[in-house]
Amino acid sequence: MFGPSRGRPTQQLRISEKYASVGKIGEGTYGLVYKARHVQSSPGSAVGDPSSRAESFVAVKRFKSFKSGDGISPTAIREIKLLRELKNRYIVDLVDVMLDEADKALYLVFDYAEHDLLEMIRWHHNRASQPMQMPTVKSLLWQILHGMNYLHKNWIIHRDLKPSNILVTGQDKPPNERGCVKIADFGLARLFQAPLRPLTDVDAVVVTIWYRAPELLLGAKHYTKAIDLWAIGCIFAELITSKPLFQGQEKERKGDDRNPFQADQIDKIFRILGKPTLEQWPGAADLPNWTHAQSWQAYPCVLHERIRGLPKNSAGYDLLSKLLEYDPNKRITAENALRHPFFQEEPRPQRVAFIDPNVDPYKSRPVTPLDPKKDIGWAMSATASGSNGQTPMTRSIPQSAAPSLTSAPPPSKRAKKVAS
Ligand SMILES: Nc1ncnc2c1ncn2[C@@H]1O[C@H](COP(=O)(O)OP(=O)(O)OP(=O)(O)O)[C@@H](O)[C@H]1O
Repeated sequence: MFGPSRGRPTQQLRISEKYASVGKIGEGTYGLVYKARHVQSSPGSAVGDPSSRAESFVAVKRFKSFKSGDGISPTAIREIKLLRELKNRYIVDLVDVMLDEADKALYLVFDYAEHDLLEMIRWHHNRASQPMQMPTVKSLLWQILHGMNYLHKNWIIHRDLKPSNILVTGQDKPPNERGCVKIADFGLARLFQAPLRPLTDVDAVVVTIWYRAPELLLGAKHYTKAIDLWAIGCIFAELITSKPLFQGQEKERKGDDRNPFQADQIDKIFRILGKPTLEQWPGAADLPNWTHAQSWQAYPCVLHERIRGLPKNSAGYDLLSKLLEYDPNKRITAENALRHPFFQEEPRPQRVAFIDPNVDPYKSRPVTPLDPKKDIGWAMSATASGSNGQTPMTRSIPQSAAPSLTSAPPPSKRAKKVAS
């Protein structure tokens, strides 16, 4: 199922001995993200083939501190190890996993990608006369579908696909690896629901609902692969028009109601795709929020008016309609989408999405200097200008540690156990 394990006994290196922070690149639901470079490579480190990465950048995600009593569950650690086994050209490579006992944080280290679709779409949005060209749109979509097909074949549902989670490599890579999609953040939503609670609970960070499938909005309890295909449909449309297709206003979560009915989002979808009928989507009647939706007006489908770059009788429009199919049982799968005639006709999709790999118009990812109030732990102790190696208890989680994690130690010992 997974690619061959690159695991080998790990020489226990401190994170500051391996990576030096260049600065901060973002903040997501689960924590802060830093750009860093490898500071050393030594035989036996957990990175795999360190020599080949000597000059490459990485993105280090620092996850919210875990409470000393809770630790990180053995299940979460096992799942992270599985994520490390996933290898595909179109998904971001998780190169290292480290626990820092000093600042009680978990660090996931990923291959660095210079761009993401959010920034690329914004670039075109600000230049109305320069929409993204169709060969680039098609190549990006084809690569996203390839990455998603690989994840789905490995029984991983992304659950949170959106433009900022679709990374694209830039000029720091060799020409045949530029403009290459790297799907990020897969597997994390499920992994960190417990015991690490997302920061949304604490900091009220808004989680976008624009890419959420209608069955989830109407109250379906189970995630299926089809929800990722819906999100891909929304992203396909956004690549063409440079603006989100369904921009609903999110209703705030209050108290125990963590999943309120997002009426405005459903309304935005119905107004563009038309209100679904039970002939079209028989299962809708069983969804808890369908009763609310019934009172809505029967809008007609106006999708073709919104996506003027795709004529109604084109293969591209047909594929978009199949991705935005209401009934999740009828929605096209990633595998079938890759076989769609849209990808057989000229221009053919490419493994490198930039039309000329030497021309990358998009800005480099902004890197902000560290802030001593927010950037605690490894990032402050190890900067690219000079690592002082002051994080004494950081350890890689070796691939080979899996068997020792299958029986859960007492809660107070868990953090130590997984790190040793
Ligand atoms: N491997 C990477 N290389 C370069 N930048 C990255 C990498 N991974 C994440 N980023 C960037 O870091 C920023 C924060 O990412 P993160 O995934 O934590 O949050 P998000 O996707 O913006 O939101 P959320 O976590 O709420 O879904 C984003 O701009 C993202 O594009």
